[in-house]
Amino acid sequence: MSLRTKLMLALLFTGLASVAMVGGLASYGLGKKVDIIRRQAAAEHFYSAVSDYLRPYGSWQAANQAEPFDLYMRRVRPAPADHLPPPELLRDRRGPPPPRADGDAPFHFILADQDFAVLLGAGVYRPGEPLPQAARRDARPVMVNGKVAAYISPEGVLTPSKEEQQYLDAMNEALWAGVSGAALLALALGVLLSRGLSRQLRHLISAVRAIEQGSLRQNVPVEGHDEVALLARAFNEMSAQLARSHEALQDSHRTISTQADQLRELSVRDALTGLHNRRYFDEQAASLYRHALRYQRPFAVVIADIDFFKRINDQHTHATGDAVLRAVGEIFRAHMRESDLVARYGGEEFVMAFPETGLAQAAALCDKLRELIAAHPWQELNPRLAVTISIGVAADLQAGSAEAMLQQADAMLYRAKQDGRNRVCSLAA
Ligand SMILES: Nc1nc2c(ncn2[C@@H]2O[C@H](COP(=O)(O)OP(=O)(O)OP(=O)(O)O)[C@@H](O)[C@H]2O)c(=O)[nH]1
Repeated sequence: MSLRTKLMLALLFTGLASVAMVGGLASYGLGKKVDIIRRQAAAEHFYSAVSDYLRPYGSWQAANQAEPFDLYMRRVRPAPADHLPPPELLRDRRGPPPPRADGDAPFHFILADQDFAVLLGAGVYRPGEPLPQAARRDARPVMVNGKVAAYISPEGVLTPSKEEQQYLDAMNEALWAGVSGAALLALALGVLLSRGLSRQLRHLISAVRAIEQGSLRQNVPVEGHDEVALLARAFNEMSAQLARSHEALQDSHRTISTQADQLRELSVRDALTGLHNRRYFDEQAASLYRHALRYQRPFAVVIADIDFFKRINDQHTHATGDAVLRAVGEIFRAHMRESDLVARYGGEEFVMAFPETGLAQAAALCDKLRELIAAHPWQELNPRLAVTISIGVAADLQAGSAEAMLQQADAMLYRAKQDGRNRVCSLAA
């Protein structure tokens, strides 16, 4: 059962119960009040009638002999039929009193003489029998010439008159109309309140789902100042805080990621020439070798070494040596394919790996590089500077590994140095 239905039912039941209680109490109290007023009026009526009846004679016996009480009443004090006890009760001509029936007994009075002997038993007591102590307590004395001539004791309940009953019925109808109206009002209020409440809760639920799916910045409408509004406001603040924290986290994650990339790049780069370093070359060359071996594709590795580099350093300063290293690296980089690999291997040594390149093709490319370096305008760096390189090339996949191929290329480099430098030597497969 939804919260809305529960709230509506609670309001409906509370409204109905309270209105029914108020209606019931009002109806009961009204009936009771009417009964008391009528009882007092009837008692007053009967008291004055008995007083008037006894006054000329002084006693019940004398008065009754002159004119029976019921005839007297009908003659001098006509009363609405339902206010007077039936004549047979007044006369007491019936036999023993009927058993007391609970419920709708008529309202009437018992009349007793000055000694509490019953004169009119009203169908409850027989004439002459002593009035019980309980009835004596409520008995009202009828005074004639300063003496108690009789006692009147109320008995039974008053049945409302037709008009009074209609009045009571109208009051009850009005009360029940009030109950029905209050029930409808409770229902309408329940619908209104629960609609507002469930609308706000629905907003919160869909915002929580959106956050769950990654949209952290949510803003639900805040209506009023109740607890749900407080909850909505706190939710909005929490959502904004969450979004801010997430953005800050993403920023720092981006910074860390960029710095990690930079560190990774730095760790595989040579600081002087900007080319990749030996560690990177070894990893990549091994991978290129495995690929070439598996698919039986041509693959060549190269070692290049600047000739008499020690002399360059010595004769033209270490800084000139550094500039030469940078320039040679730049020439290599500029004349490589994207797929080729070039790295500074250490000192004045450079290594290269050429995928999809056979020995002759690699040797030709190396010779071109050698020529480019020899022809480079080194005089711009230093008027007497001249730079050449020696290169060893290997392209035998049977060597067993990229490292082994590099050793073969190193052997070829050694031969190039031995043969007079500024040349390319290659190992035929
Ligand atoms: N300027 C400079 N010199 C370096 C660097 N790394 C190594 N060297 C120098 O390079 C020189 C290499 O000399 P050698 O190994 O004797 O070889 P070479 O003088 O080139 O002679 P060959 O290789 O036989 O032609 C050494 O003097 C090193 O100090 C560097 O980063 N910058």
